[in-house]
Amino acid sequence: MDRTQKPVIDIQHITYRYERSPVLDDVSLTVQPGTFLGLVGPNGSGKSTLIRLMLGLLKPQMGDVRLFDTEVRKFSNWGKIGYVSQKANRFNAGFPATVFEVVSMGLFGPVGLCRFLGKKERTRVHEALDTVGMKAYAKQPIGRLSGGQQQRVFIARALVSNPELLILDEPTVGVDANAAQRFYDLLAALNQQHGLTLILVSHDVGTMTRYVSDIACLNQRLHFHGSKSEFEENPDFSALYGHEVQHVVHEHGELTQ
Ligand SMILES: Nc1ncnc2c1ncn2[C@@H]1O[C@H](COP(=O)(O)OP(=O)(O)OP(=O)(O)O)[C@@H](O)[C@H]1O
Repeated sequence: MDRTQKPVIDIQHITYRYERSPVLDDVSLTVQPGTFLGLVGPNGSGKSTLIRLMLGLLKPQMGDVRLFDTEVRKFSNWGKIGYVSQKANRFNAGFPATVFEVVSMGLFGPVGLCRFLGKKERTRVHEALDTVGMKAYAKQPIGRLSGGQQQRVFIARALVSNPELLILDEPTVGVDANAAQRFYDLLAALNQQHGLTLILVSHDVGTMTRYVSDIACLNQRLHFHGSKSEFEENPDFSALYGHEVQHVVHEHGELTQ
């Protein structure tokens, strides 16, 4: 990791409240290029809120967010950032789109019908599917795929614009343990072979710590941020965030996108 480069994300002293009490209190976090950051914390600790602030979807009451050295409200180069939300792994069986069409939406948004794609764009969609090992499924209806396969397609959709940063919010919810492990292998390869900066929100701390380079522990405040080895050497944080958190069960609803 080149620490002399500008951070991909630079968050300084953020406070955010939806209602009266702050959900995030004086949180600062910088993410350097090439990092694979695991963001952990118990239910309701503010992880998704922090991600929404990073993406400019929420505006902090206090503090600053910079993306690629630009203030988030002035940032426009969204193709540099891929985002897979926690509810992105549920298309029902009748959803009327093929895998190819879903991935092509990553180039042009939901109106990007494939008949408008040029040869170059079509090649990019196939390359993105190839990267996640789903090229053979291009013509399949998305709703017929398993949760783990759908999750790979969402990664392909996020990768098709060639992002430099990929943010994943609980990507393995509803995916079985084997598929989750293959999924983490894929993320590690994207990080190591393609130099992609990754931020992964997960409750599965035990599995996640095998793959990430850095860990951030959030619970309204940022209680820890450092390398994986620093985390593991710190009995307080690894006990608190490494064990109690990983068994929390989620009850997220069906995808409505
Ligand atoms: N739109 C909203 N309006 C009001 N309160 C909200 C809203 N979204 C989240 N909250 C509250 O903010 C707190 C943090 O929520 P957030 O979703 O950021 O936590 P999280 O760490 O991602 O949780 P989980 O692990 O359960 O997904 C929670 O107490 C939640 O109830």
